[in-house]
Amino acid sequence: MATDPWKSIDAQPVERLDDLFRSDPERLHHFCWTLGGITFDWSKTHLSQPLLDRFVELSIRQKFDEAREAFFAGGEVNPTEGRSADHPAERGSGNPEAVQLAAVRRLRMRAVIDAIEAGAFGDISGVLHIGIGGSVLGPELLVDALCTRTSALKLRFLSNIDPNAFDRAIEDLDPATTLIVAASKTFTTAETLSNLSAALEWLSRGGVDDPYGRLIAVTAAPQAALDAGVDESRILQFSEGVGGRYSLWSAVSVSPALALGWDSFEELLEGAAEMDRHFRYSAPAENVPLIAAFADLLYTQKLGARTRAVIPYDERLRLLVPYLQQLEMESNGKSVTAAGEPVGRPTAPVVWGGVGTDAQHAVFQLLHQGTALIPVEFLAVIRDDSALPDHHRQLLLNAFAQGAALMRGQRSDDPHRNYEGNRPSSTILLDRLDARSLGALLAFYEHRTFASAVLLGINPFDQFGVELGKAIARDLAEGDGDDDLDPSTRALMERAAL
Ligand SMILES: O=P(O)(O)OC[C@H]1O[C@](O)(CO)[C@@H](O)[C@@H]1O
Repeated sequence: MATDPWKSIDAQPVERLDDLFRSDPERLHHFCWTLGGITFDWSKTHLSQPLLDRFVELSIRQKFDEAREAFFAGGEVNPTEGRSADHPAERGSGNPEAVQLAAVRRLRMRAVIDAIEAGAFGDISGVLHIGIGGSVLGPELLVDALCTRTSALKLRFLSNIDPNAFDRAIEDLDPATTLIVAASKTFTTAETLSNLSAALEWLSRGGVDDPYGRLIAVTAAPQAALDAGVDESRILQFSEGVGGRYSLWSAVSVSPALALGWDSFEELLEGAAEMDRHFRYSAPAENVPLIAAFADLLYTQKLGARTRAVIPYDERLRLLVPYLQQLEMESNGKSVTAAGEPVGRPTAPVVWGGVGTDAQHAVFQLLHQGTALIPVEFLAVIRDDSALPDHHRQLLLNAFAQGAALMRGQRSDDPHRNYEGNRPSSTILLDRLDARSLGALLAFYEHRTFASAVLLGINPFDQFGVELGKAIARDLAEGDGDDDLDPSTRALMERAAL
């Protein structure tokens, strides 16, 4: 019988980072890659050539090649929901039928954008994009990362049911000239529907005679949008096979496409398609998303890491962390395999982070001297067109210094001043931040998440864990379910007079 590949990974010694560099003068060449203007430096992780070989064996055992091919070919890679995962088709990769359908729908999205720009929705000075989870995190990231301060259109995002969120989102919008975009894959999400109806009332109160005429709905469930009163001509549809957290490539990004311009949106898709080709056709030992997944599993499975820190040294990428939290934790935060068996090992780590240099002055103490092993991912952008080039230089120097310090450490006889070093980090260095590079970067993260799921044998495309809390909230809102309520929750309800 073939040996269990996890056992051979467990049996493989892990060398110190400085020893890895010493024993392999070509380490940088072996563990650092540049793809489409992005450098992925994994040399400061504990991956070694023998470990890489063991992980490649694991990928063979887990039938990674077949799973990847099924994914791109439109196979049923989401068995618990009986679906394919069609997000690559949104950027022209994979299953030809899905690619064609996505292209037709993209034409319609473009036509609606052209109509808005031609004034068919009246004068528009702002867009209120309503959605939650995958229906807002990606679009908001795109706008925050790519929109220059001079963009003519005011874009505001509203997700939370908190009334304070509503007030803040409309604060500087004019109801008479605001377009509402309601994005919801299911068009049943309570927060989105409540916020939508509040927004339509706000338009009415602001003197708009036909608020529904100022609404675009984006959904995979057009009938639900029709039932909610949206006119068919104002519905942009995307495929059921596109999961919410993978949907920013679809019409869910109609608001960013409006703000950034169509050419930028297409560049975003092209950047992602380039990463798709790399992921689909590269051999395991050169496949960057797959190797990143190997390193992730090295830390979670063998070395006991429970979290991973993501620290962009670029304010424009500050929303990457919440975006990745949904992508990675909703996808791979599972306890059973795709076949429903206990997975028997840790799955997704907690992803957390913040921007550099701010985070250095707040949480990095623990990264340098705390007791937890936390792999850190640094992101930075080389090109900067700001008016403060020296600030940018300082920013990059700080990013690089932190990675160096984590790895090198510093011996001191004073235990309080001793840095053990040997702490891992990866660095993603973008030549420039634009729609194309951001598309490639986000596709890299998607594929890395998928690769981890395949290696662990889990289904990354369902999310049943989010349902129970929603159901209890619904029951409580309807006055049902009180009998099943635990004493603590009952007391909280009473205290809040609910
Ligand atoms: O787009 P919808 O259907 O409104 O769902 C929003 C989000 O809610 C979730 O279903 C989680 O509750 C996410 O998976 C999804 O991105």
